[in-house]
Amino acid sequence: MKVQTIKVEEAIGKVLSHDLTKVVQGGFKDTPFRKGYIIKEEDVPELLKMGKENIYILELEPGDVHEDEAGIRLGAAVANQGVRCSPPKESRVNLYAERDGLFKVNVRALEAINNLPDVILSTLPNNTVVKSGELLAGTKVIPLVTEEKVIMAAEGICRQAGWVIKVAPFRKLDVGVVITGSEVFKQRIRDGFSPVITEKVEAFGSRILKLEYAPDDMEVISTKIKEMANNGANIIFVTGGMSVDPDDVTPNAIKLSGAKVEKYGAPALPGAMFMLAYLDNIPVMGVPACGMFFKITIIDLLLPRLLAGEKVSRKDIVALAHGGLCRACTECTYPNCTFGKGTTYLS
Ligand SMILES: Nc1nc2c(c(=O)[nH]1)N[C@H]1C(S)=C(S)[C@@H](COP(=O)(O)OP(=O)(O)OC[C@H]3O[C@@H](n4cnc5c(N)ncnc54)[C@H](O)[C@@H]3O)O[C@H]1N2
Ligand code: MOO
Repeated sequence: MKVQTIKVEEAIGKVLSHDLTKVVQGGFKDTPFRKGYIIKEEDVPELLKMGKENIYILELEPGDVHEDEAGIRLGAAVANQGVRCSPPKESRVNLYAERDGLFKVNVRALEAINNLPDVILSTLPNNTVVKSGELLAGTKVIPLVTEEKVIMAAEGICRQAGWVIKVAPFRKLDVGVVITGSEVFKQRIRDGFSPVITEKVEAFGSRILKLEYAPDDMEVISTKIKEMANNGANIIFVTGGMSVDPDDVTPNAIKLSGAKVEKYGAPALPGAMFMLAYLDNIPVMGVPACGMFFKITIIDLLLPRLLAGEKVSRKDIVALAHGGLCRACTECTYPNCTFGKGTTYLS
């Protein structure tokens, strides 16, 4: 990269190497002509009016990339399905959601990109539920001119990773619910769980296919789980009976249904006594009573991922630990808080 002095009329399409200021009464005034600005035809009269007959411009050499072009290339490389890029502003390209869905970041690729010289990519946390039009990420280069090999390295990381950021759409699924607890089954107390599950499921455009009640009886609960699966449920919730009392039979009922347990016990509070199992490919979630007593729980961390089509694994549940502690604020600001915002599985 070289700096040259040229006549304003010859500067169209060239890159300013210094900020240009305007002399006004009382001092200098900022102008839009900042270092890095690419001069357009319509700028020439204004520059001449400012008394700038000659200006300093940057001469890009082979292998140099101007910051705006670098921003555009980075944005294009990291944006995958459901993501669109803004034009660059001082090299920064913003990435926006093109649809409602679950924001996914490939954290290893994100780190590899940020480990390159001159490049930054900053994102929302992985697994954030986003609306169409929401800002997801910003990327830019730090210097005014970057070596092309750095941009190519970033593009290489993206190609190799397959995707870096994307918005996975929510599928419209049929959800089966088995509410357990003899006290609820016998209608001694009013069911407080089904409104909570229904509201959380419907918020994503899915629906409750069937909702059934069961006493604290392992055989009955497991039969109902199997029936839900046979009736076409894509996801099954089983609520209550998840802890240590003799009548807490839900974990064993889930096992008895033939479902394979991915994990019992989750490092999320609220949500410790949660179980995730799969009956064939149907996720079966054993949800402890905290899922009803607290506004935001492990359900809010895992349901969006299941609805986005993820096969949530034991490792995904282990990874909830970091950031899995709800701060129980007097006024809940979820999702704008730390709950569920930890890292992904590293080891
Ligand atoms: N000794 C221990 N006690 C508890 C532990 C523990 O580790 N050791 N864990 C606690 C945690 S954490 C949670 S969370 C709860 C989990 O409770 P369960 O899922 O076993 O819930 P239940 O015992 O079935 O019910 C608790 C409570 O909530 C009422 N309930 C249940 N379902 C409904 C419903 N659909 N509608 C209305 N009310 C419902 C139920 O009647 C009980 O009063 O365990 C802690 N305890
Ligand atoms: O399963 Mo409980 O969540 O720790 O409240």
